[in-house]
Amino acid sequence: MSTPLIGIIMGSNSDYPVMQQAEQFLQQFSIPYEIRVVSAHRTPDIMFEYAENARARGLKAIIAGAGGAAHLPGMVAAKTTVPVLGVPVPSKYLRGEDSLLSIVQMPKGVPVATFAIGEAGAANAALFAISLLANDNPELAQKLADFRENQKQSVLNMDLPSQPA
Ligand SMILES: Nc1c(C(=O)O)ncn1[C@@H]1O[C@H](COP(=O)(O)O)[C@@H](O)[C@H]1O
Repeated sequence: MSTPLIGIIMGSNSDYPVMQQAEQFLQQFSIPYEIRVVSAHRTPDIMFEYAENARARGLKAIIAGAGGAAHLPGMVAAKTTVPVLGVPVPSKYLRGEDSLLSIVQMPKGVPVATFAIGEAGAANAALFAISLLANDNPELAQKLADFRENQKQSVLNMDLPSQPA
């Protein structure tokens, strides 16, 4: 296994159905990654250790998903200068609006790049991480360009149930 370049972390395994979207894109682009549950609330010491060692271990970005009082992305960002990409996971009672606001409203000086609530956010966080890696990897940049082109073609091929005569 090659050294992971991207870390995916989440507050609970209940977040996995959402965070799996990020994992799938990293797999599709053959990016070495790691994925695990780490919680600011439930495993604070492990979270600190993870964040403190992230740069030395070679991680180039950390995708952190959490729901509800989603402190994980911000607290990880507080302990590392590796870019942190936050994914608000939909919550049971507030549909993820709590997660979004917890992640996006960081105080000045400790940024978390915040994505949309849910699966699209997780997918886009992975694509964004890949675009960071592509800055100094022309082959990866080409793969991203091919992905966009394929996406464009599938939009052009979209049929609607009724077409005007
Ligand atoms: N927001 C956080 C953190 C954290 O920010 O450290 N740790 C767990 N959680 C969230 O709690 C929700 C419910 O978790 P459970 O399903 O395990 O009860 C999950 O969405 C998780 O991300």
